[in-house]
Amino acid sequence: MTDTLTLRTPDDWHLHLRDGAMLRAVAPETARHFARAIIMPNLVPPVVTGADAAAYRERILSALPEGSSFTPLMTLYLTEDTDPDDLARAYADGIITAVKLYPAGATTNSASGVRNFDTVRPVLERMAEIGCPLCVHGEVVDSDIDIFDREAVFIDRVLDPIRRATPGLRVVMEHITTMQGVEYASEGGPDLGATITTHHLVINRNHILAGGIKPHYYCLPVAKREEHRLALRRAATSGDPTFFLGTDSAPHTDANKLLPCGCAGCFTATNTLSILAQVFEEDGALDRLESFTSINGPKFYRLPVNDSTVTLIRGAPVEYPDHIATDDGPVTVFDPLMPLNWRVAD
Ligand SMILES: NC(=O)N[C@@H](CC(=O)O)C(=O)O
Ligand SMILES: [Zn+2]
Ligand SMILES: [Zn+2]
Repeated sequence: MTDTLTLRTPDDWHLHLRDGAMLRAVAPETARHFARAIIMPNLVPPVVTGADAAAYRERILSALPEGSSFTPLMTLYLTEDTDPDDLARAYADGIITAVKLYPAGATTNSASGVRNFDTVRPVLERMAEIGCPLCVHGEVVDSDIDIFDREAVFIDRVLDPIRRATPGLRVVMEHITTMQGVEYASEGGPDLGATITTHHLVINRNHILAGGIKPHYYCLPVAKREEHRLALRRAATSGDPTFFLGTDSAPHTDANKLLPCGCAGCFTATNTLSILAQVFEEDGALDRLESFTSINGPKFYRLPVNDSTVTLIRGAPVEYPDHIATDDGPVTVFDPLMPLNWRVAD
């Protein structure tokens, strides 16, 4: 049995770092194991201009531990008022790496998202021209659509029409949670990618709802039936370059999770690599872990893979803290409900 595994240093293609005290607490958790991450722009207020992204980038860099070489890859939050020239300038200057589309009301801090997809058509056309990827939170929010069907309906009603209307637009389906998502992404050709989170490889909807409600397993898109989790596992472990890691590590304080109307999000930055190694080992796919964490993402984003490496070592189960402390209160670390035998070497 393999006891050590050396990978090119992973990148996280979907990450929430927040701001202020939360940013200072969570940035080191990702910077410890990852070289780069696509930073989500859903702050309050959101990151909507090139200047906002440049300023947020500086705040992230200041929150990193001394000597860290972690690179935040910034995104803009697409609104119905996004200025295509500002976007194109920020992309050309290397300030942003992608643009994020949130349907209004779909998830945490998405009130300024897009309501009418026709209004953003000129922006999407410009993005197709310059090659700037669009990261998509793929859920419809119509109240007549069941929350477990939001992703599949989004693909049919919104995503596929946008892609047909905007040839050449490079799209990442963020945090896919369904077999429909897997199928659509895998048939989409080289301009379509999909991120998969750590937690959606581990939990299904029973983990949230059976035996009492478990707010720490509640995130959006909400985890689906077991058959969907298994489809995600097959996709992630397949080596197919369409699929890459985006943890969607989304910290909220326990006070904000444990409410009658609690926030959506799982915080996985701390133990993601150990969990993924366990998952890939269970599926006999350790040799494809590096494709998922370190190769397929840069390939899609047309960035070089990292030269540095991390080593995972198999041994006695690793202990991770239950919580990390922030000046706003504790944040619960995702509990994968299984022993983790792979630790990341110092
Ligand atoms: N994933 C989540 O459940 N929450 C994210 C938002 C998102 O990625 O949709 C957050 O910002 O908290
Ligand atoms: Zn999202
Ligand atoms: Zn997210």
